Formats: sequence, structure tokens, C-alpha cells
Amino acid sequence: MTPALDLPGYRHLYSGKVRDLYVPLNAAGEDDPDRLLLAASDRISAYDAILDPAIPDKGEILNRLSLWWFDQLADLLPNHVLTTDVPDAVAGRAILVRRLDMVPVECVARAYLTGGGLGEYAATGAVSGLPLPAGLVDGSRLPEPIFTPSSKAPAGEHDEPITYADVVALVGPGRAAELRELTVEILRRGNAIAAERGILLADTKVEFGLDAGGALVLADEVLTPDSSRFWPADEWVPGRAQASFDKQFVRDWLTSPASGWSKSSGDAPPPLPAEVVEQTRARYVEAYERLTGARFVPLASAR
Ligand SMILES: N#Cc1c(N)ncnc1-c1cnn(Cc2cccc(F)c2)c1
Repeated sequence: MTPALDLPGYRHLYSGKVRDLYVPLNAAGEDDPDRLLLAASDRISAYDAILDPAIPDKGEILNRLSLWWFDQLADLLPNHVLTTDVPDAVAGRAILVRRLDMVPVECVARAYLTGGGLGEYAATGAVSGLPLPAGLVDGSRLPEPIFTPSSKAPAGEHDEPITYADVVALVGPGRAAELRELTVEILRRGNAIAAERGILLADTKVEFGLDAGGALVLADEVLTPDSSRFWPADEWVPGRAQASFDKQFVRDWLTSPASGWSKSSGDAPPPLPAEVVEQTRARYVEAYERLTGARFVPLASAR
């Protein structure tokens, strides 16, 4: 993985698969106690691997989409965004945010049944301890979006599903109810907008933090193809794996004989052909333009 950029005036704190976290430094070179810089990279992840090469503009597209969703949700709850006035090296794809006391729960909501939730349902008839109607299949729309939280696993490990009772034990009953209500409402609102524009949000993960006054604040990124499953609405057919709006070109090529790769090999996926990179970039642009109604013009070219 390409190492995170060195940003003068910032200290690199942590890199996830596709994003990097920095802390601003004061004149004495000490960590700013109140702010962080979140940078979305052009890295793309699939099959639990970071693929090569990166997708040009992916970081900027998803950062701008997340900012748009924060605006759409601003009447529901406050968010951590301070400014997009960031160093040139990450301009357009990074935000300065308020440093929060992060809630130790991955808040996941599901509007459609797939992935790990489908596996749990097949085994138990429930997801996160929530019994679901019989007869659901891969891609079934759920009667109502459900809250299916996960633990915050250490770096490099997979989050583990937890029950609502586990969340209550972690944060107390009142806060747990607030997290459930807000997470479900964010996905509900996301789908109300996305469905009109031909995109289904099957599920999403959001993160919350507490500000100094103890108020809940929406953090991290929100309703992006990296934090949510985006499906093209016109290809939705319950009963089979759904097409991914943004990653289907990658999946199709990597699982085709042309790649010479096998998921089960344990080998790293081969580099993506230029055509797949461009097709994938175009899908991120399309998702942004459909949802926001705005044209995507890369900041660099707009300068
Ligand atoms: N958002 C936010 C946030 C905040 N506003 N205050 C305190 N901590 C965080 C915080 C800590 N880890 N992450 C996940 C994360 C995000 C982006 C890139 C990464 F590498 C990792 C988020």
C-alpha cells in the first residue's frame, strides 16, 4: 500500500484501507487537541485487499459526496465537519473535523438483506438478535431498515456483529436508543433520496462521537460507496447476488479468466487494466452526479 502522504504541519496518525487520519500540529509541533484531518485516498479495496492501481479522483468524489450527505442530514443532527480548507496536497479529498470522543460501536443499518446479515439470517432467522420474516433471500428488501451494530475491531481485523443489548451495555439504554434511531433514520433518508435517482443503498455504516458537552455528533464519512452498499436500482433482483453500482467492473474482471486470478488462491489480486480503472472512476462520478445533481469537476482542473 502506498504510504500516507507526508503533510507538513500535520502528524500522520493512522491509515485505514482507503483513508488516512492526521492531526494538525501547533507552532510548537504539538498535537492539536481539538481537530483532526480525514483524507480520503484514491485507493480501492475489494475482496479484503487494496487493489492496484488507485482510481483517479475516487477520494475527491467520495469526500464531496460525504460532504453533500452531511448537508442533507444537518437538520437531523450536528456533524464533525469544520472546513474543507486543507493543504493543497489533499485539497478536495480531505476535511478538517472536530475531534470527538468516538462512540465504541460501528453503527450499521440494513434496508436490504445481504452479506454477513444474510448469513446470520440463514443460520438463525435473525440478524443482530432481531428475528426477521421467513423466506427472505439475498437482496430482499426488509420491511423496515434495521439496526445491526458491530464491535470496533482492532486494525486489520473484521468487526464482529453485536446485539442491541451489547450496545446498551456499552453506552447505556438512552444513548443506545439514540444510536439506533439515528442510524436507521440516516439510511431511510439516504434511500428516500437515492431511490429516486436509481440507486439503492442496501446498508450503511456510520460513526458517531460525543462533543465536549456530551452531545451526539455524526462523524467519519456518510453514505458513500465505501461505507455503504450501492446497488443500481434497475438491476435489483432478489434471490441472487446484486450488482454493485461502483465495484462491478472490478469484480467482473477479477473473477474472469482474463485476470488469471482466483479469489480462493490467497494471492494478492493482479493490477487492474486501465479500462477497468476508467470504468470504475466513471461509476463513482455517475453516483456523485446522480445523487447530488451537480457535475463532478476535479478541483485540480477547476483551479
Ligand atoms: N471521523 C472522525 C473522528 C473524530 N471526528 N474525532 C475523533 N476521532 C475520529 C476518528 C478516529 N478514527 N476514525 C476512523 C478513521 C477515519 C478516517 C481515516 C482513518 F484512517 C480512520 C475516526
